[in-house]
Amino acid sequence: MSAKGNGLLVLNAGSSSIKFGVYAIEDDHTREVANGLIENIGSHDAHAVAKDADGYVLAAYRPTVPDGPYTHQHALADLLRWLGERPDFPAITAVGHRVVHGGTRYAAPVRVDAEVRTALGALVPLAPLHQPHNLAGIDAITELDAALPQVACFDTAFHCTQPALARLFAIPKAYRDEGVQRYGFHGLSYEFVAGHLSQVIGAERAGGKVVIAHLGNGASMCAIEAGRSVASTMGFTAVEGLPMGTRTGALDPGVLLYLIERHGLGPKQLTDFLYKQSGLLGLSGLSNDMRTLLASDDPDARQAVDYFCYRIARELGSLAAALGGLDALVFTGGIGEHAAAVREQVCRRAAWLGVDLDAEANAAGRALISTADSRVVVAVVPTDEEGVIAAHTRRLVSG
Ligand SMILES: Nc1ncnc2c1ncn2[C@@H]1O[C@H](COP(=O)(O)OP(=O)(O)O)[C@@H](O)[C@H]1O
Ligand SMILES: CC(=O)OP(=O)(O)O
Ligand SMILES: [Mg+2]
Repeated sequence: MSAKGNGLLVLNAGSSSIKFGVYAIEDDHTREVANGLIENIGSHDAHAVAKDADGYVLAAYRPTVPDGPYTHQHALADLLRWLGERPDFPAITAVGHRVVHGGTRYAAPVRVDAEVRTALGALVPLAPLHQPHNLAGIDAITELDAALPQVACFDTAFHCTQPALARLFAIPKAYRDEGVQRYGFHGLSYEFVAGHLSQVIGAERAGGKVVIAHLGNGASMCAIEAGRSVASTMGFTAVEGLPMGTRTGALDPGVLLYLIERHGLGPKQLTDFLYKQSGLLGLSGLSNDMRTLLASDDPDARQAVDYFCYRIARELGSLAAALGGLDALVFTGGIGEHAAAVREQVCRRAAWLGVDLDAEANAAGRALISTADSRVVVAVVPTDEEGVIAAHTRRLVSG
């Protein structure tokens, strides 16, 4: 059997996982054929699963390598081999990548060439947990087939519409001129959710003052007006703003000075402290996984969940101030889509803003979860970063 038409591969390579999607190219759109996830990369306990668009499992396995942990490089080589062996899949004619940081230069998706690759490499220090893995994906594809078109889609691009004030840090000009400013991330997710919101809450409200909370392993919130980003909780790096699975979120910079001076921490240790040892994991001493924390009756686990919700509610007030009002609050990301208890606590804390949660609709996991009388409409919209990347990639490779 020969491959079925032309298709795209989408890679969303994270710090310990790779999400992928396979899409058929059809006339003016892309159709999802399969998706999958390789988890626990970098350990001896990696596992991979691939499903078709209806959720039917096509493959599930626990890969191992004889001489060490299963790396991103191993995972991509295995994935490409597996895709090549599926006669029912379209032939991969281009690859789209999620690239977390596009710096000041890339305000839109771009075809990757040697110059672009070099420029993206220079941004690694700004997103140490993400950018190296995103670029490893690009490099692995280049090594396999240098002629295969590749497209980079940026988490930062959606936020380029923010007004100058929202992007500033109060620091000397010399540093601002070299790009030390707020960028914001999760832009592919916000682009998807903002683009689908009118189907859930109607065009008028979707075009108003909206805050979207993307609550996954990484977590941020974005204020959107008339569909465009006006402010975000994430900043220069993806460590700013909300506390996350293992990241601190907003932290008095004086804490870092204290750790340097009092404990002699160097750059590598500070990076681990900020990105890997803190957040829900650091607070609970138990786990970075919201499911585990919600199921636990340990007081530290409960406090970690409470702090997460408290900070979301505080940031909501701040973003509503940036917008000068609030018409809609939208939850997305693994926690936002599935953790009814988190949504419930956030909404309770946001009652003063005019948020009135429909507890039953929330517990049932409906798309619209505010009461009919609520001044602020509250919705849950599952995100699809891979779908956004597929659409951009098709557009760019078809000229
Ligand atoms: N049913 C659920 N209830 C509560 N939390 C959940 C549920 N499913 C997933 N999550 C949480 O979602 C988070 C992962 O979100 P996700 O968006 O998938 O992460 P990533 O940022 O890696 O893409 C984890 O904290 C996980 O515990
Ligand atoms: C930018 C970011 O935090 O991404 P993720 O949620 O994938 O960690
Ligand atoms: Mg994510």
